[in-house]
Amino acid sequence: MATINFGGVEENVVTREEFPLEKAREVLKDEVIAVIGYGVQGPGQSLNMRDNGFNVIVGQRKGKTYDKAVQDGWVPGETLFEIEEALERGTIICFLLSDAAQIELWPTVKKYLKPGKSLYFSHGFGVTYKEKTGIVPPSDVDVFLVAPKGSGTSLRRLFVEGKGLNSSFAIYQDASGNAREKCIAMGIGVGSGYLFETDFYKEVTSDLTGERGTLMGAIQGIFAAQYEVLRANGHSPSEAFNETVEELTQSLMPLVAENGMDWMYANCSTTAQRGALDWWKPFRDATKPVFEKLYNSVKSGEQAEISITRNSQADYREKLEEELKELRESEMWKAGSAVRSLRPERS
Ligand SMILES: NC(=O)C1=CN([C@@H]2O[C@H](COP(=O)(O)OP(=O)(O)OC[C@H]3O[C@@H](n4cnc5c(N)ncnc54)[C@H](O)[C@@H]3O)[C@@H](O)[C@H]2O)C=CC1
Ligand SMILES: CC(=O)[C@](C)(O)C(=O)O
Ligand SMILES: [Mg+2]
Ligand SMILES: [Mg+2]
Repeated sequence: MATINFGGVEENVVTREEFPLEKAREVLKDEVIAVIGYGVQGPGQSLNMRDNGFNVIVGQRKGKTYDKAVQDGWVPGETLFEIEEALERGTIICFLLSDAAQIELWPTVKKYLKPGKSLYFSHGFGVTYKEKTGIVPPSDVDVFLVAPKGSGTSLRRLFVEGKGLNSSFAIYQDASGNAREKCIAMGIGVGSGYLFETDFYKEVTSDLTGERGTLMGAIQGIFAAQYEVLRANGHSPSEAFNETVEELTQSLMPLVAENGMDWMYANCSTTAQRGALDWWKPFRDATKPVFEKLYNSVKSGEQAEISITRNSQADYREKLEEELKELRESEMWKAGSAVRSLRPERS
């Protein structure tokens, strides 16, 4: 493993150089990898593994997603099965249902976890919150996770472009003595770039914080706040949207991604730099209490509880869709849709 210094702290990272694809194929050559669930991570991971030359099958209940799997080239009766049949055939069971749905399917999955098989997750959720989920794996199977740090959609897109997404990995239970090798091999197989080691608890608490915070929740909150202030002061929707979102995603964030915040700042005017350097700290100070509240709510299990309760209701998809529609139909995102349509490459 490579030891890399992250801002003064040394951490171990697995690289593709030390664990090349050929090695991953060798480690998993006798395994049948059964991807259970074909939502967002399922397609990304299974297609990448298939293209990487692994022995992969998909288990999905009949319906729209099953049809999507057929469209993606999975063949019923050969590489695509009903969930129980895939569980029976698989030796590495990739439990890629939504975290809430895993609770309902767990008793079925457990039945097929014969000694020597492996149980694979992409989130530390199920076993960390075992009091709430009931997910307690038998002691004679390997249990590990590879959590791509991004949407399954980007995992696939980047793979197709010849790039990779970083993932974290963790071993929860090593019954065979080979859990670590298998886990890393899976990480390489699903198309990860670098693999960062963590444990199930740290993965789930950081992930739940991140998606509720700067990755998804906080970013929408801060966009909405600025947009509302601009609108209240007489700016047009397009001006408010451009100055809140479009410039960030189209121009500035790609620069941050490439070379960091200071470099993005350095490529803006000195007027902008002066202002941004003066204002970032007040924003940090104003939001930090909210992040602390969020982290505590994750740590106490409250966020897991909410996620389980809400996403287990019969109409959870419709409810989520209703709220997404509300966002989509807010003035800000309607303005966004119009602004996007005016991008030179789209018009
Ligand atoms: N969405 C993403 O990009 C990411 C997800 N993860 C993790 O990956 C895992 C899978 O998440 P997603 O792909 O988002 O899941 P998802 O919400 O897209 O659901 C996956 C599949 O579960 C099936 N399903 C739902 N309820 C079911 C039930 N009761 N019985 C049988 N099948 C059912 C759906 O048909 C769907 O095909 C989760 O642990 C999640 O936290 C990790 C990183 C990113
Ligand atoms: C995409 C990802 O990593 C998230 C935001 O944590 C998730 O989809 O759960
Ligand atoms: Mg995540
Ligand atoms: Mg997540």
